[in-house]
Amino acid sequence: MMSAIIRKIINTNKAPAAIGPYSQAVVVDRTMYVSGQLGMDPASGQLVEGGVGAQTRQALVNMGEILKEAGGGYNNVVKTTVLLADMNDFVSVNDVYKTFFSSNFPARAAYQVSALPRGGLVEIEAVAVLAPLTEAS
Ligand SMILES: CC(=[NH2+])C(=O)[O-]
Repeated sequence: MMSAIIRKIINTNKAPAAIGPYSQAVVVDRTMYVSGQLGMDPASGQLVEGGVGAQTRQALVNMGEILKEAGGGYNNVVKTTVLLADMNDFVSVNDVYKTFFSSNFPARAAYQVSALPRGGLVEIEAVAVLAPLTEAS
């Protein structure tokens, strides 16, 4: 009989509620899968004003709140996926992204997609490891 692995559903009102049948994040053992975050204000559920830069910031702030709810932070993130409505926003998104991830950058993939929910300009998902991470020498 295999031993069970703990799965924990993460939910915080400091990040936007799910707008579909998904969880804000799921933790399996010490690996955390954070759902794609849009630049939505948690209180209103509406996209923030200010374009792709403001939406990127809000998406990453939302991600931070979800990480915090699970006892983690941006430094626990090991992989992100960036979904863009327009690849011409790549530089603008990077300019904001690097204010949240400034070193030991997570692995990342970036895609242009035909559309994002609620007409969003950017959506960012993440995988994190909820353990102290030390850098290989
Ligand atoms: C918005 C989002 N993360 C989803 O899965 O629909």
